[in-house]
Amino acid sequence: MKNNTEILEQIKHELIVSCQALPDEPLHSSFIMGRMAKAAQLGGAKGIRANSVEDIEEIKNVVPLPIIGIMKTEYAGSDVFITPTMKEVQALVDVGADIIALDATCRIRPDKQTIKECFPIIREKFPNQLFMADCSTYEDGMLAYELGFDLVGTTMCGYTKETEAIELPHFNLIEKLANNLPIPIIAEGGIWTPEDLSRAFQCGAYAAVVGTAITRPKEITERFAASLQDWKNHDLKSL
Ligand SMILES: CC(=O)N[C@H](C=O)[C@@H](O)[C@H](O)[C@H](O)COP(=O)(O)O
Repeated sequence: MKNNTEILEQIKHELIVSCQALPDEPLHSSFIMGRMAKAAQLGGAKGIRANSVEDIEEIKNVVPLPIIGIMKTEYAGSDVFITPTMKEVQALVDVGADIIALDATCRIRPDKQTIKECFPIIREKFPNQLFMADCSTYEDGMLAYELGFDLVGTTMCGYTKETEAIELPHFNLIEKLANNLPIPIIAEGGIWTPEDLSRAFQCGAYAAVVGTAITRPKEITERFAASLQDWKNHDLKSL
């Protein structure tokens, strides 16, 4: 068993690849997520972010890298879906996620609590577990630090009503968090290119998570198809 300092050291200044496919996505399969994680490891990733107990169990069998575990669960009446309640936290502790990430926006959770109310209870129950706050704003990050989270990520920026118009990656947010918080800042969300990744680290990121650009072939294909469509609409017409 690695201790928390070793886990944080392993991901320092490194690439973490998110291997996720929800039931409505074409690659939904724990087996496939395990193979994705293997490919990511062989390609140089030093950590994996994964969703669900089944996927994490499979990935742990295939790669020895630290895992940021989440459980995406939708509950009626709340927009919070990344590890929203104690039930999901407990399941991720039980499966042995090295770091557990949870939505740390100020939105009301399914159990009607806010992050300010629920995190102290979670922290008290699991004092030695690493927790990452999936934040949408600088204020979310500040609060997460004050509440005792171990890492702050920019995961939810662009995915709340307040931030939906923001262009990703939000480098200014990464930089502001890195300049002002004494805990690791994880750049996550909308990192599409190796250049984006370098810039995230220049902004002070401790580590960065890349998902869609590496592990969602449907979205990757769509980018190529859109570029082809542009060519058809503009250049081809003028030939
Ligand atoms: C908002 C939300 O649900 N984000 C999820 C969080 O785990 C994943 O769907 C993203 O793929 C992940 O954050 C990585 O980001 P990107 O795929 O943009 O590289």
